[in-house]
Amino acid sequence: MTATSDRSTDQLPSAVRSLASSLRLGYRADPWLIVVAFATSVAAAVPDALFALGLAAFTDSVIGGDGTAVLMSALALSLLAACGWLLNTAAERVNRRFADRAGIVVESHVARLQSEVVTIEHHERPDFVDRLSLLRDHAPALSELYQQLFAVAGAVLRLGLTVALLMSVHPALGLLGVCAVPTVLVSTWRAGIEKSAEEAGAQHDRLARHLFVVGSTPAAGKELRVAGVRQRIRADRRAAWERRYRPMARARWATAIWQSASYAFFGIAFCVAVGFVAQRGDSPAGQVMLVLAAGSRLSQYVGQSVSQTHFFRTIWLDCARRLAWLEGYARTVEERADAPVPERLRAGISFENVSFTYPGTDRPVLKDVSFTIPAGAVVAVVGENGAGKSTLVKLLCQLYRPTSGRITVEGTDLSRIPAPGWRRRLSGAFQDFVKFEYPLRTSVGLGDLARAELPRAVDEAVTRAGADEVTAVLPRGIDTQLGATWPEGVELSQGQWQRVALARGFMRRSPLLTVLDEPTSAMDAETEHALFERYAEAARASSSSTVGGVTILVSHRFSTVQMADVIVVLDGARLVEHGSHEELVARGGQYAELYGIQAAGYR
Ligand SMILES: Nc1ncnc2c1ncn2[C@@H]1O[C@H](COP(=O)(O)OP(=O)(O)OP(=O)(O)O)[C@@H](O)[C@H]1O
Repeated sequence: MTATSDRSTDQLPSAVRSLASSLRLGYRADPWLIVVAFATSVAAAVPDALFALGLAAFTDSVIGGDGTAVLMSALALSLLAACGWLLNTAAERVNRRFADRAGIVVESHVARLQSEVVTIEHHERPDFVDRLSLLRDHAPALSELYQQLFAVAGAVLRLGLTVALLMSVHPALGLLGVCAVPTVLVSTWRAGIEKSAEEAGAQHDRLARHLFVVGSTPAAGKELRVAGVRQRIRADRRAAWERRYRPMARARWATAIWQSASYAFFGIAFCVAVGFVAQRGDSPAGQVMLVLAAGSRLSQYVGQSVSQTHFFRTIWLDCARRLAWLEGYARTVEERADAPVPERLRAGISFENVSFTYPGTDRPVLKDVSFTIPAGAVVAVVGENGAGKSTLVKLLCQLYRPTSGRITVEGTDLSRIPAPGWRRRLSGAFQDFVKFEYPLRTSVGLGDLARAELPRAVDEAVTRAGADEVTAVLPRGIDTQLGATWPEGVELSQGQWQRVALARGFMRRSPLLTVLDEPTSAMDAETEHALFERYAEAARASSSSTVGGVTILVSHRFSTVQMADVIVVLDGARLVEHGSHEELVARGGQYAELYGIQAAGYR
């Protein structure tokens, strides 16, 4: 993996590169349909633009009194109208069909990119989260990008044809097209300004949405009512919403003046053009009609091109650029790992002067941490809130890489071991676990997809996590649907959910590393102690004879911690001491002091 905070990944890619990449994706979704969608969208613009020519011919033939010519030009006009309607309808249908087809491909592509990035920086770093939130919001409709892009191409072609028709009357009339340029330029400039205002307010938008979820979901309902903060949350949400929309509204109003001025300029130029052709003595009436029809449509086409371009730029082009950024970002954090995942541990895992600072921040969370976890050992990590315990676990799971120093597994730098392969040999449970609302058996089986369908494997994991106490009281036992909002679904208590998560973490057989990052915080101390005692015994018994897997346990309860072979004490980002419970108590340092306080509390 390369360093994920590389500044080159922070810029959005160019519009052309991004559109090329989106078009490639659309082409892969359905090569035939994307071509037909493009062709019909562009072709639909032609009859529309040529209508002014038909009108000119019709006018000349009526004034000339030529009956056949009148009939022919009337026929041509109806043919153009019919073709225009037919092509527009076909374009709309084909585009819709293509959008259906491409929608699922594009949405899965976005989801896959986000989930396959081997690190989790893009889920945690505020600027990356802001960047991705727009993409995620529009992901279900992202396939509209193609329809909008083709609509822009059609509008531009219509505009070009109309300018060409005007120039066929007199080359100077081409200037009318030039007079339309400021409207396009101003619109593009406006789109950019609005986008910047939107981006600058993305954090407020996220806060407003977060507060909406907090204020409207059952989970938070209890606490909000008891604390009496419902109104405050509503007010904060409103304030966040205003902080987001006010700068955007200001930007819209400030730039609208320039947009109106550019349209007024074009209107004057149009009147001058009509007057110029009409006052020429030699102009046939048809030519005046052509300028009137094409010129008046020119302003409409300019308007359409401008609004299509504006709409396309503010939403869809922006999404395309974010998508291309995500693709590039996923590539930069791709594996450059060349070492195999060890079959078993003998030398163990070592931290060698590991320091870590979260990307986008400047305060080190771990400083110069060095210690060794012998093969087969159970290691407990203790320290106050924010000491860096979970961060240490994240580094071991390759969710982040050390900023300096290295972690070695059997002497090999962990960054050289491919993350997916390494993670297949990990198991464990976290304090912020997922509540998968499936039947309990499935929710546990997700811990090892290869063995999820083996009833014995799931039953064993359930027993090891003590979740059999949960299944015993459920109406359909292990097959009970979890989650109260589903038919026959049952809501579990927090502690029961934790046991399910723990069982999921125990699904893997012979892991090299098991991480237990406060997965039992919702259980009482005695239950946690009994559970880990049983777990540690089983882990030691199997690890010495098989793979030498190690266990990392994070807990604030010293009654649990003391059973570990090695205890690592973190304080202020530094490792202050490590050793067995007996060694640390005998040393009389920080661990001994904290242990003494908790033990006295229990007594
Ligand atoms: N994604 C992140 N971005 C920036 N800083 C973070 C991030 N996650 C954690 N931190 C910071 O890193 C420090 C260590 O966090 P960590 O979660 O590792 O602590 P911990 O010891 O596990 O705490 P606790 O006992 O409360 O779970 C904290 O100061 C926290 O604010």
